[in-house]
Amino acid sequence: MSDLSNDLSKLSINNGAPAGSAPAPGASQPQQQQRGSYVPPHQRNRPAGGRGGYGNGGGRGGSYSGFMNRNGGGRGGYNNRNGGRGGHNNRNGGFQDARFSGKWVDGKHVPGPNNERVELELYGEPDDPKFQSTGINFDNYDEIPVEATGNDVPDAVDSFIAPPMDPLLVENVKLARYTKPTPVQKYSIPIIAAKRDLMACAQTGSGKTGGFLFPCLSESFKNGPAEIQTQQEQGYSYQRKAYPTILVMAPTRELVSQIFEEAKKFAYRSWVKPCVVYGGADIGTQMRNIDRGCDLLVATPGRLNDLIDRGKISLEAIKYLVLDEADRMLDMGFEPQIRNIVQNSGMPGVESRQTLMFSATFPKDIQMLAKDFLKDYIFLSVGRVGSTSENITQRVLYVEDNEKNSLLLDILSTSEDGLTLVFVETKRMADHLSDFLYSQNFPAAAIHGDRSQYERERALEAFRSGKAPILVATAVAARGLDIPNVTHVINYDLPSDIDDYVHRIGRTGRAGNTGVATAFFNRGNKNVVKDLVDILSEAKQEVPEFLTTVVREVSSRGGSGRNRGGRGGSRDFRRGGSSGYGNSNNGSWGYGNNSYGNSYGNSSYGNSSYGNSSYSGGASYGGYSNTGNSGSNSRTGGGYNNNNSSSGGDWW
Ligand SMILES: Nc1ncnc2c1ncn2[C@@H]1O[C@H](COP(=O)(O)OP(=O)(O)OP(=O)(O)O)[C@@H](O)[C@H]1O
Repeated sequence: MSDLSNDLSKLSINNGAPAGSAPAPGASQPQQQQRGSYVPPHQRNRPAGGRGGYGNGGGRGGSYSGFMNRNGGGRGGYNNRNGGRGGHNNRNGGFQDARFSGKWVDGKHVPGPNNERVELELYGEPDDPKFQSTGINFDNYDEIPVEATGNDVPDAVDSFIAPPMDPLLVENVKLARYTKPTPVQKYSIPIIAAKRDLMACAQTGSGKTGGFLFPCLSESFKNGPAEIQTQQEQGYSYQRKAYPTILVMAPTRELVSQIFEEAKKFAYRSWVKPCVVYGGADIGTQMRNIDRGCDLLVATPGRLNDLIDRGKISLEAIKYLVLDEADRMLDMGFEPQIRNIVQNSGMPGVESRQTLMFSATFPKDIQMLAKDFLKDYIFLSVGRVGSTSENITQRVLYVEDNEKNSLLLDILSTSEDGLTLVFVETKRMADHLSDFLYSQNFPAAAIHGDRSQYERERALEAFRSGKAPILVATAVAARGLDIPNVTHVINYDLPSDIDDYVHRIGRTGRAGNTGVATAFFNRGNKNVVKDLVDILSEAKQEVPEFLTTVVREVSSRGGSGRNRGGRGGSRDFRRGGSSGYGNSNNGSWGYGNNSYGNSYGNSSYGNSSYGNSSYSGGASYGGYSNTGNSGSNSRTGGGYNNNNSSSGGDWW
């Protein structure tokens, strides 16, 4: 049993009547906790004087300040504004030191010199916990079911070797202490080398970033820049324009920053200079960074469009187009911008470039749309149908809105190690909840689309470093973020789209590690209940009885779950009805023994919570009620906060 499981199993308040449980018929509502004087359950009924909230013992609780800028606390102490890991010195995204870059000279790659200092910055010390690859047990991935469909699928590779990979990339991969490729990498390397397009659907935390960076960099190291780039550089005069060879687009600033940090590692000593651009940051600085070199461009779509319009970036030399979180990039919020970039900005057509799409979820309607951008592609499916990892122990608790805060405090008070990410649906709620936690001596930061870039980076950095071990986030943090040591994801508000749930819980249990995901469920979440039950069953998680009851009710009323072409998460839609998952090796990947589930289930939250419920919806809890739980997150409303906060109307 994990420490967290152990701790949670001790939860008990109100003499065994859980805060998260609904009252028995005829019983009165459980008494609300007195706000402002929270006492963790394990310290209730003890003489006064012993409480300390989160981090007690270390003295952090009482003196904590500074991450919630609305609460003041000053701006000192967090000067690392990189947004990425590892403390690189160039926060705005140029390549860190051109002296160690290689060159492409007369059709040959001439790598730059090694440099110990740069290597330490990029790859860290072997035991540095900030670098997640340390100590990962990737053997868990060996049994994972993988299926590649399409014409003439190349054989997978088993190791990082040259050939087929470029020797410099192999060296860099070694420096990063990656010993063997993850399943998605095993396939993507030969697929891209064979000049094929790829749509890859692989579980969260399974190494998709390397899945696109390795083959694109390896092929670029071997083949050099596009001809047009060399010509342009020779004819370079006053107004410098960048001609990147590789373009990676992703939906959020945090994610592009993270991809950029990874790109710096693997492009080390090569002719490929990575660069990052995103909205909300000074465009002048970004333009100067572009001038220093921009062969691999990582961008959010809005800022990229802007820089193309300003004549600063040309896409004419693009050989590799990568859409990370491709289903998000092609849904209603981003699709027009992506179409503009890909089809109206001078980028080589689909036949003359390679296009790679990656995500943990690919709904059927999005796959159909994606066809416009791909040619004769291979569909790669890594992981079980349903896309959540068995490394993540999922737990669903029945909690009325007015009890959520109390239960959250109980859960947090029993978590001592690791970072906890709490998802809510609205920006307002993110602020409210982090304020509330802060007032209860739980060091929490908040991140959402209405915060400035600086505030977002600070919040993330405080979370990463453990100074604020709780991060309250909207969906802006749901995708792609790779933060070591996130041991618990709490869906305080469940999203209305199950794919969002999959991405959210994927912030834990990454790269072969284990994690816990807890969801607060009540009748406001009926729209997602069927898909949720499917996800839990597919990942061999405990399905609480109250969920099956609600599914029955929803079905009897003719309600249904998603309507986006079915949860086609990891199936190639071109294969129509055939399931094609013959090689699924159930139970082989890790952690069938759901210790957290069992212990928690036996505790006060489990069995009693539903069935007795009055489903009354309840009153709001001191201003922290879930005002946006339903309807606020519609994907059809447009206006995603993709990068320019000027877009308005965004929901994350
Ligand atoms: N071959 C490898 N060996 C060791 N560690 C690896 C390897 N490939 C990736 N990793 C590490 O695994 C972690 C997860 O990788 P990554 O962020 O690429 O996952 P992902 O599949 O993109 O997840 P998500 O769906 O959440 O975006 C990262 O910390 C990365 O450094």
